[in-house]
Amino acid sequence: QEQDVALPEVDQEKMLIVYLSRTGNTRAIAEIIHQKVGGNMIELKLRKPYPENYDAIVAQVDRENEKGYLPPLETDIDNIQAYNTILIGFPTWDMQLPPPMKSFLSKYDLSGKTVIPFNTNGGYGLGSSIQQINSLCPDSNVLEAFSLKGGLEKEGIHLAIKGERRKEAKAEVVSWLREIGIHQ
Ligand SMILES: Cc1cc2nc3c(=O)[nH]c(=O)nc-3n(C[C@H](O)[C@H](O)[C@H](O)COP(=O)(O)O)c2cc1C
Repeated sequence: QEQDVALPEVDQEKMLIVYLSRTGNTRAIAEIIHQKVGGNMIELKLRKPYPENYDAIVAQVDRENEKGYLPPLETDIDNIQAYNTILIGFPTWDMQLPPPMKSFLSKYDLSGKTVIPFNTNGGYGLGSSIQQINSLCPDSNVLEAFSLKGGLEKEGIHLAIKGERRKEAKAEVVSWLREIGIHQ
């Protein structure tokens, strides 16, 4: 597998990519980033997975957001202190941060660390997710987010970042990584 070098001052050992993905678009971006910068990569999983059915998940996420409910994570990271840079990937859900990512940012103390958001969405952008990240990580250095149109499950479009679109995405990811200073 292709593995590019990150900048020498970027310590791969201390880099963690954490992502949530239902239909694979955010995973595709996570894989591209991983290929470019290395480090460890982990997918967020819930103790009780969301329903397969689209309308059912939309209703559940709405309820969880309304109540501020943080769904318990199956994913456990026992050595979060070992990392100084955490890349967090998530789809836009309900025009905000998905509940599992809120769970992650609430469960782990990322103060003093660099937090780098990346996102895919159905075409409506990041919504209030970045404001939410900033308030959940008040003492982190939150860098400029990467955001790209992915699928639109509502219209039956699941994995859209594949083939030619994945190649285009790769170029966009690389130029963003350069801008934020973690890739040559
Ligand atoms: C429960 C749910 C809610 C969503 N809400 C939004 C939304 O508010 N705005 C938007 O642009 N896309 C929304 N989407 C579409 C996803 O953000 C988009 O398909 C994304 O690329 C999915 O990423 P994934 O393939 O990594 O799961 C929603 C999808 C789901 C499943």
